[in-house]
Amino acid sequence: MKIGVIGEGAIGRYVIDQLSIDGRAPLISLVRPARMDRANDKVSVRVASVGDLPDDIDLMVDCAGHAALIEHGAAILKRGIDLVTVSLGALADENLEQLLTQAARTGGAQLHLASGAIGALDCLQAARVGGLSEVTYTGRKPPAGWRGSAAQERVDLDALTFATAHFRGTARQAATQYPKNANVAAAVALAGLGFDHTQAVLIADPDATANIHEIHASGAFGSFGFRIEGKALPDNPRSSALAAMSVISAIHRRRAPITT
Ligand SMILES: NC(=O)C1=CN([C@@H]2O[C@H](COP(=O)(O)OP(=O)(O)OC[C@H]3O[C@@H](n4cnc5c(N)ncnc54)[C@H](OP(=O)(O)O)[C@@H]3O)[C@@H](O)[C@H]2O)C=CC1
Ligand SMILES: O=C([O-])CC(=O)C(=O)O
Repeated sequence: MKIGVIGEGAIGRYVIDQLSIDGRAPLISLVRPARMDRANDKVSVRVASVGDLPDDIDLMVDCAGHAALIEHGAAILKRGIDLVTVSLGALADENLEQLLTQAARTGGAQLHLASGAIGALDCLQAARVGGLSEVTYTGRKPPAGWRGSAAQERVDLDALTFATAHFRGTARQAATQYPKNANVAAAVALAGLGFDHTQAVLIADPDATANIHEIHASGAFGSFGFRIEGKALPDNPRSSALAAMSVISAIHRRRAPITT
């Protein structure tokens, strides 16, 4: 299987390392032009545009964030290459969602949304069939996990002494305003009640020692609560290790004769 990876940050490096342990080389890395000379002996080919990807590539995985999905997603799908992405929050832009849908149809390819740093999405998807009445997502991280986000303009992250909500609103607003931190809100929205009817709360908590994600949902099925305390990746306190693991899991499931 010939796989291309976009992003050599915290998630991308985990994915590249894991794929190379699995022996799934050759690995192609799609980078910005300025990064063409970056060193990584686990990458066999580095390209700067979708047009330069080889014809026999089987799958692309986006581990680079919203900008990369916006820049490369449609071109990859139009070329007929399936794409796994962690940048779910980018789909809060309805124009992008339509563009990617059209590109996937044109190319006969599929955009696969990795489950990322959260779980229980299967439960929400099933519950949606019978009708959901309420879905709330709460994301709680230590202050360091919110650096570089809109939280910085809303609270003094360095001076917090107790858990403080810096955002309350819809999943669409969260995903748009926090592109590096609220992809999980988008995942919950896409699995359940949609971007405008899913409520999101984002909290900076000086006592938190993990990235904590919670879902509370109710509907015709009954109700459920889900909570995960995810360890951050060593290179980026914003991103949970499970998000990187979910990309590998998505790749494994594509090849499995029996799959969930
Ligand atoms: N679904 C989920 O649960 C989660 C999703 N995410 C998403 O994943 C993204 C990546 O996370 P993480 O690895 O921790 O972030 P990092 O900041 O560590 O790495 C981002 C990488 O993406 C590259 N990149 C950014 N834009 C482009 C582009 N247009 N073309 C090619 N490469 C690009 C960067 O390259 P360069 O060095 O050139 O800047 C860098 O290598 C986050 O921004 C977030 O949106 C994160 C966590 C959980
Ligand atoms: O990795 C996490 O814990 C969640 C995250 O950043 C996101 O939802 O974008």
